[in-house]
Amino acid sequence: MSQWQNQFQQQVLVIGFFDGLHKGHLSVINEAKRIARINEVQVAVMSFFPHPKAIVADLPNSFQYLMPLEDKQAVLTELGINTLLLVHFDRDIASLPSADFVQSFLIGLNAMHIVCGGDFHYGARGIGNTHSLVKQGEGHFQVSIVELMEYGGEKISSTRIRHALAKGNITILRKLLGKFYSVSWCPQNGLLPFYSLRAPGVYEVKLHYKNEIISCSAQVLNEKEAKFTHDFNHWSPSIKIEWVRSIGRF
Ligand SMILES: Cc1cc2nc3c(=O)[nH]c(=O)nc-3n(C[C@H](O)[C@H](O)[C@H](O)COP(=O)(O)O)c2cc1C
Ligand SMILES: Nc1ncnc2c1ncn2[C@@H]1O[C@H](COP(=O)(O)OP(=O)(O)OP(=O)(O)O)[C@@H](O)[C@H]1O
Repeated sequence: MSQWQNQFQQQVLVIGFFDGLHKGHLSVINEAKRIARINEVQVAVMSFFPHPKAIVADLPNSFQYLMPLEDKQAVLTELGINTLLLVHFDRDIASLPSADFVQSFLIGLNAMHIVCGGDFHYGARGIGNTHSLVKQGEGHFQVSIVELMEYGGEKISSTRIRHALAKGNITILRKLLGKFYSVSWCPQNGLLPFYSLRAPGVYEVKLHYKNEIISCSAQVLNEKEAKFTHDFNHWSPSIKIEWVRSIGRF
């Protein structure tokens, strides 16, 4: 921390796990970019790993992630984010009082403006909220709170996307993510770590490999086995699969 604390120019900071980088996350990031442009400073994203809920619930190995860190990093880069500050989330961090987190992680890292959604929480027992953030940052940084983006009268969230995936509800995923959900799949071993798989069933998919995009169907049996109507076994070590729509269950 002390190394980083001396290193940063003033910056706009967004904080959160950002699993899947759904439409709600993008509205927070876009607002941060807008503020950064006006102030001629850079945007940094502060994220955590593993997921705070996995540590607090003591389920480090069974948490269902939507994307691995490498994908998150790649999407953030595409979005023009200059810095990803990745905090290793463990029990010590989980028990850090909210005011201490603000002091060392936000003020200490020279944040001039924090952008978050209305439901943002931080600090021990997740007690810190947008009101305390404004108070604890007084004289140091400003806070902008972005209106929560909804779809169908319900907040868009990573949790909702995980639930939709578990039910095989494909159509709604595109509305929440703004794009098809995609995973990396290895012909020999199945789903790569830190992705989630759709419920067993038959799906229309798009396979991406090098510059080719092949539409076919996939019969998903479990995380290790799926039968595709296109033979891509010679494509290794892994390919990207976009899930387009559900064709049926079995
Ligand atoms: C310093 C710190 C301590 C935290 N401690 C807890 C905790 O004890 N219990 C909990 O459920 N979440 C805890 N969290 C997680 C937050 O409640 C929240 O999930 C996380 O900051 C990500 O924000 P987001 O859910 O809005 O993305 C902590 C977060 C931070 C930054
Ligand atoms: N629908 C939304 N509209 C606007 N901001 C959002 C939305 N969802 C999350 N955010 C904001 O994005 C940041 C990161 O949130 P976070 O990673 O907790 O997303 P989440 O989808 O709520 O996750 P989870 O469902 O796992 O709790 C926070 O500032 C949060 O308030």
